[in-house]
Amino acid sequence: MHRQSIDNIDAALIHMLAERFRHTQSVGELKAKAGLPAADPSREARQIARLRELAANARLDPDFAEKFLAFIIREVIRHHDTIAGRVAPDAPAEGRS
Ligand SMILES: C=C(O[C@@H]1C=C(C(=O)O)C=C[C@H]1O)C(=O)O
Repeated sequence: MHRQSIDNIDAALIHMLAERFRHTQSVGELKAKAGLPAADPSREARQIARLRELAANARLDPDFAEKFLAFIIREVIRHHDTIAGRVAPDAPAEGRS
């Protein structure tokens, strides 16, 4: 019973992430065309503050919520750099082992 729900939730997470990445890809294309940088630190700061508060209200560890968002955003920025031709597709990021 619990495992069925966990599997359903995991599937929902995958679909939500896929949808999120579809939108961030579009943002990446707009940024590349406009010559804007991949990262937007002020937007990220607002997102972190918002998600930390949502997490606290939902009784989820806000530090975990922040780390989870940072993990996703790091991947989005890698995609944006790829779209802008700043890094080769699938090139290992510098400093990563
Ligand atoms: C998607 C964007 O680009 C980057 C990725 C973000 C994200 O994944 O939410 C947020 C800010 C940016 O650093 C954006 O600027 O909206």
